[in-house]
Formats: sequence, structure tokens, C-alpha cells
Amino acid sequence: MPHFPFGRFNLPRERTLVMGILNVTPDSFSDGGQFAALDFAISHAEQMIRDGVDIIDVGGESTRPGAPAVPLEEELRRVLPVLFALRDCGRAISVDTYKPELMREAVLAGVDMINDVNAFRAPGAIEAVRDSDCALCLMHMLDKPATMQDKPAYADVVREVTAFLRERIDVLTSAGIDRRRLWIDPGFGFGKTVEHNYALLKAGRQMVAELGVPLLAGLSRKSMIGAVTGKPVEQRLAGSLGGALAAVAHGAGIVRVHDVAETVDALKVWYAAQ
Ligand SMILES: Cn1c(SCC(=O)Nc2ccccc2)nc2c(=O)[nH]c(N)nc21
Repeated sequence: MPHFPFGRFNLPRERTLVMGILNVTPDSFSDGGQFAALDFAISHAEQMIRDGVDIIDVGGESTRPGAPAVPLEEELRRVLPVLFALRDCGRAISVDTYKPELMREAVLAGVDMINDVNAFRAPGAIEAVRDSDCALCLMHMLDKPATMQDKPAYADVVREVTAFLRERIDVLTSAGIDRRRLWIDPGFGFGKTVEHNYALLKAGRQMVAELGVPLLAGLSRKSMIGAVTGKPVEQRLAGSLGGALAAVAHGAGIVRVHDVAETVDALKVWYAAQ
């Protein structure tokens, strides 16, 4: 299999990889204590590993519309201990951040992917990751989290999102970053209506073909699942599994999910039938 740089790992490319979501934000557990947070995160990561996860996505700041901004120091305090604790866990680690300072620390800590919902647009982001071999995920977001869902409108959402991702790829490769490190992501729910999200999902293979870069898809438990199932966020497992299989069918190379064990099993059955 071709070796796509993924930090230390030579991850398989003949099947879609499962990225498990590891939130290290206080609102993702009860008492908010610092050490409880670290313990909780490590236990959750260990469970995902037992469940068959390929990549663990560590995030210290919620990007939900209306979520409070997290100061850099606080995000560092939440995320870095988890990165060091997971360094030798045997799975790829990605860090979900748009802050260049955290990217720099994460690269030094040896992470295998930087997952940037802002597609490395922050000043200093490219410099922070250039001299490394970690994978880089470029995600599309309309405007910014606070306003992106107000009235998302596009003349042609697939064309515009593809153009945005092409521009970001061009900027990073022009800065000397090896194209083989790059992943693209349409950013489901980041400034899109449900219709926009499904149009982008269906266009996955087209985007990969046009941009020559593999695709990461994050649908798990999102409103695009809720809209077609009528289910609240805590009852979206089945819908999310359908979404994961749809993403695989439409060319995703990584699916970002909350429910690792269930998704791993669903993909095993899917691949048994290919
Ligand atoms: C960090 N991050 C997020 S956070 C939003 C989220 O999960 N909301 C959400 C979670 C649970 C329920 C409802 C909404 N989504 C993506 C994505 O789609 N792609 C990439 N690359 N990174 C991502």
C-alpha cells in the first residue's frame, strides 16, 4: 500500500480508517477537575483502543456555535497531558485545534495529525506545522462558529467548498508542505444546511478526484443525522452508523465518530460485502 505520511504510522489505505472523538473539555464530564479530566480521557482512549480505533482525535475546545472560547493556556493545560499520556498507546493521535501555538506543541509531542477546522488560516499555523511529517486535515467552515449557521447560503455548495479546499491546498503546498500529508474535509455542519451537507457527502468521490487528496468525513451525531431520523442527539447511533457507511461509499478515507465499537463492526460487515 502506498505510504501516506501519517506521523509515525503507516496506516492502511485499502479501508476507511476510524477516528474516535476524545473531548477533553470540562463540559464532556461531570466534576471538571483537572486530574479527573486526564483520568477520564485516558480511560476513554483505552476503551476506544480496545474497540478497534485507528486514530484518536483529541480536542480541547468545543467548536459548537455559541460555545465559549477557550484561552490558549487552558487548552494547552487540557490537551498536552493527554498527548503525552497517549504517546505510546500504539494508535495514531490527532489534535483538533486551530491555534498555532498548540499545533507547535503537538508537533513537538509527536502527534500524527493536526485536525484544523480552520484549514490552517490562522497566522503562524502553516509555520507551526511545516517542519514535521504529521498529516494535516484541512476542513471547510463558512465564516466562523459564532455566525456560520445563521443563514448559510451558497450558489453551488460543492463547487464553492471544493474551491476553498483547493485554495488551502495550494497555499500549503506553495509553502513547501508535502501534498501527501494533506487530507480534506467538507466540514459537515460548519455553515451548511442539511441539504448542503448531503450534497457535499454525495460529492465525496468527485472532490477526492478533483483535488487528489484523501477525504475525512465527520457526520457522527450531527444535525444532518437528526434531521432525517427525527432523533435527538443522544439517540443518533443508528443514524450515525448509516452516515459512516454512506461516507465510506462516497469515498471517505477516515470517518470521525463518537461510537467506535459500533462503527468498527459496521465497517467490518460493509467490507465483507465489497
Ligand atoms: C473537530 N470537529 C468537529 S466538532 C463538531 C461536532 O462534532 N459536532 C457535534 C457533535 C455531536 C453532536 C452534534 C454535533 N466536527 C468535525 C468534522 O466534521 N471534521 C473534522 N475534521 N473535525 C471536526
